Amino acid sequence: MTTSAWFDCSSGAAGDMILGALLDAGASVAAVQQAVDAVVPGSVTIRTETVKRCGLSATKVHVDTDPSPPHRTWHSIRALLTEAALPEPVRERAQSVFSRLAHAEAAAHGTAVDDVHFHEVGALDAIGDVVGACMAHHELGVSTASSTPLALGSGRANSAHGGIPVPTPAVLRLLAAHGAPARSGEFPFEMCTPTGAALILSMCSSWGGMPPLRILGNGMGAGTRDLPEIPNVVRVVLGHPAAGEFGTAESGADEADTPPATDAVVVDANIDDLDPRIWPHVLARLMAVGASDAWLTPILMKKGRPAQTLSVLCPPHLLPAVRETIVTETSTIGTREYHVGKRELAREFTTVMVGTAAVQVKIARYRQRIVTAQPEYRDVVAAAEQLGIPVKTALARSIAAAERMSPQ
Ligand SMILES: O=C([S-])c1cc(C(=O)S)c[n+]([C@@H]2O[C@H](COP(=O)(O)O)[C@@H](O)[C@H]2O)c1
Ligand code: NI
Repeated sequence: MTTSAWFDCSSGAAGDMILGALLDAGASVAAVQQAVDAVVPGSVTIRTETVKRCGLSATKVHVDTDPSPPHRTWHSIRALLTEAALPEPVRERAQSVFSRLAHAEAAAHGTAVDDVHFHEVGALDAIGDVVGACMAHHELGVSTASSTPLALGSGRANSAHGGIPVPTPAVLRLLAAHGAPARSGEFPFEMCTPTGAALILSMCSSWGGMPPLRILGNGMGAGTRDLPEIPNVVRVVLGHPAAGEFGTAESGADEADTPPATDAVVVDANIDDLDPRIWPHVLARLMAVGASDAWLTPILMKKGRPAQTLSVLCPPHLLPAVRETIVTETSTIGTREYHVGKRELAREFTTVMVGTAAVQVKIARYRQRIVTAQPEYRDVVAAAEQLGIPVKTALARSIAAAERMSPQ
């Protein structure tokens, strides 16, 4: 059954607070440490401490790092994540968080995305927070999430460049890319960091108060300060969606079983003069900059010319990078762009064994029924190699094992 999370970010959000909330809700430090070690072996230690915030018990995360880590660009962090032995959904979410941060920082400072240096806004500390939170979210089996509007704070924050205004430019860029709701909040300091905003945006597809849930658990992740007025925590509540049971406005079966549509953009271009051998490279580049999908449709253009329509689906914050890739890598001199609502079934991941090889399977449900179970192709190929069997046999065995594990 689908597990949903609701984040209470009314006291703001930071990477360590989100990780603390997910650990407090039941994710294991050992799994988080293993995921972080897969990306930067031996460089980061995750510790937790039980503290009080406004008299309430909460989990404070400490990310102990190598004292003089190398400065890392988005380009180098993307490579580390690509190579790391991580569950696929953890890799994808961590890449999406760093991609959002890189685009926001690049836009705020007018620099190239690939060259954004993760120093304060990254390095080992952020790898610990981001990879750790993505792993904890995965381990808890969360498939849909929502959040209160983010409280941002006001005043000034210190950065490597001196005092910067709060809400900080990177946080505003991150929120603007999604049209996400936010408010200033009660306090004259930075309540929401770029990493906190990027993590919440990557996990949450809707905003507001707690939705109808059959409650399974909750967690409180402590911020550094203990404020006398309100608990300085991110709270997470876990539960099974229960809209249908409570007969609320959201109780239509479709609404209860599919997360709300998220804003996405489709970019199209009709192209009749690109050497066809270049197309696979163009599609690969578009996926590498973070497009959700990129495809070609054969068409007959004006003057009877055979051509291709290139179509790219991407989140709004990636539009500048997608546009740049299309105009530099293809021969088009223009694009058509339109906003669409992107709706996806909630996904769960499970691991099945094919002989001695582990294969991860993506499962989607509609109205509680499994409607698709797809083994990760990369794991299937690795299993075939490991067991010395054809890929088609490994694929058939993976699907059969998934169906045995998750009967309808
Ligand atoms: O150092 C830079 S460039 C920097 C830029 C910005 C912008 O908003 S632009 C913000 N910050 C501050 O760095 C710390 C760390 O943030 P994390 O997300 O890594 O926790 C935070 O105070 C930011 O406001 C730095
Ligand atoms: Ni910055």
